[in-house]
Amino acid sequence: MVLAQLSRSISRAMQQMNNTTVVDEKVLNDCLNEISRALLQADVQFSMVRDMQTNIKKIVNLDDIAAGHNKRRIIQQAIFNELCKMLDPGKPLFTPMKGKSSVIMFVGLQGSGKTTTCTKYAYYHQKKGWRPALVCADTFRAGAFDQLKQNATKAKIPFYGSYMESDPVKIAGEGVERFKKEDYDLIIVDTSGRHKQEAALFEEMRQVAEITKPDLVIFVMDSSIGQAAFDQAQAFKQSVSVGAVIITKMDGHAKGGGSLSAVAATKSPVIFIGTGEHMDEFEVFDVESFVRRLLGLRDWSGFMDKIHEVVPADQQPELVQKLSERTFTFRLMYELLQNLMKMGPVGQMLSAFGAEVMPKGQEKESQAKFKRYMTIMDSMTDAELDSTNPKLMNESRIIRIARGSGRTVQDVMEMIQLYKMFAKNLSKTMKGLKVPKKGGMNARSQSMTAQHVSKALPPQMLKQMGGMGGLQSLMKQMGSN
Ligand SMILES: Nc1nc2c(ncn2[C@@H]2O[C@H](COP(=O)(O)OP(=O)(O)OP(=O)(O)O)[C@@H](O)[C@H]2O)c(=O)[nH]1
Repeated sequence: MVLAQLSRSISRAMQQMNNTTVVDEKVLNDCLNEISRALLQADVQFSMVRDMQTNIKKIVNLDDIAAGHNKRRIIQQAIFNELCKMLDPGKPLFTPMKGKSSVIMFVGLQGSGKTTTCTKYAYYHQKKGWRPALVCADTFRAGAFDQLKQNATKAKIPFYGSYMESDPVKIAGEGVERFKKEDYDLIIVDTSGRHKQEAALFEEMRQVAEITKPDLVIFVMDSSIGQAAFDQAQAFKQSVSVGAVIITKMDGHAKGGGSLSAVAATKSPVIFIGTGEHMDEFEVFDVESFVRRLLGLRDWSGFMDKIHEVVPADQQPELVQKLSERTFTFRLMYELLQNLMKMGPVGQMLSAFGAEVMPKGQEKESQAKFKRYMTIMDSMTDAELDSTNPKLMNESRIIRIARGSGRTVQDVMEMIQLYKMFAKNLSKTMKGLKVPKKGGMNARSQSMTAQHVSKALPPQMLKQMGGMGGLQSLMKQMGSN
């Protein structure tokens, strides 16, 4: 996808700056010009790019940076902050609460992926223990109700709509009222797609908002819309109070920069991205992690989330224990790779590595690489597999393992590098997790630890462990070991 190109261009610009011996005004300007060019090519609005340049130059005053300070780091941080600012309008987002009915209304252009995204949003929350329900107020497109009905049925999510009634305002009002009575906590209203010139449809959208009184209006935008994104998003913002954005089709060939413009136009944050047609091809959008990837800085948070998703239920308590001990061994990495291999194509999961490391479309190569690493680990001794000290892997061990596995020393080094990155990221993820090795925990620290662990676990894993109660009793057992 072209977003990967944007990332490549930006990280190349940063790399060029890093390769210079002296960072002066010219080097800074070259770097900023290169980044600006990349952003413009990715459809980010000119005024936003210009503002970003101006702000960075204001912040990074090379003459004022005292000797001894790392100018490159200061520039990188300024670029990072500005890109984050572009994507994060800083406005607090409405957050629905479990157990209390919230109405979420979806609006967007025709074909932007609204109906699909409504179900994805409902399904995502259902997996996290919410009670979502769907209302189809799209009477404009024939087949919209059928589509929503089909998706909702597949995901076992209650829905409301009508083949007979042609007034979307009436359907929306009735649907919301019914699901409120039935205590659903996320009532999701799908509306007809429209174009900014369609005044009648905009009026209809306003009326649907009036009757359903949404707590949050989500603007759904196709990432391929490009420069037009700003105007379209603004037109919606002027008619209903858009509070969040979801960008769809990030898996395609979209330039993606339009998403930055939509954020600017609606002054609302991107909360999710759609990465495919299937129900679970939907990711929480994290600004810092997105920008980190754009800058070519490796991001691991998404990868860890995916790992949590693929560990089989029977191994989960053990994994929690291992994680809570904050030990990450080669053996544990072997188990994780084994689980990932069972999943089949790992491309989606690997996107969290960033396009540079595991490019899309090269899933086969990535899988082959994992297999190679596992063959290498097959030649390691038990002591090596159970060690948490990468320094143990000295030259002679590396040569022995390479020979034993029929792989090159370079392959073994790569595998060790992957291990180190895993271990580092895990220790970050698990920071603050205080499980005493010996003796018990008091009730308060048990519950706090369980809360911390539950955040790191995917919902279905938590469910299989018996929810928070099950997790707490597991933590109790661990504490008393
Ligand atoms: N590749 C990909 N396709 C998507 C994504 N989200 C939606 N689609 C596809 O986009 C097409 C349009 O999606 P819909 O959900 O029908 O769009 P809509 O906005 O409800 O359309 P209207 O009702 O006409 O406004 C469908 O073929 C979806 O499968 C995504 O994240 N990635």
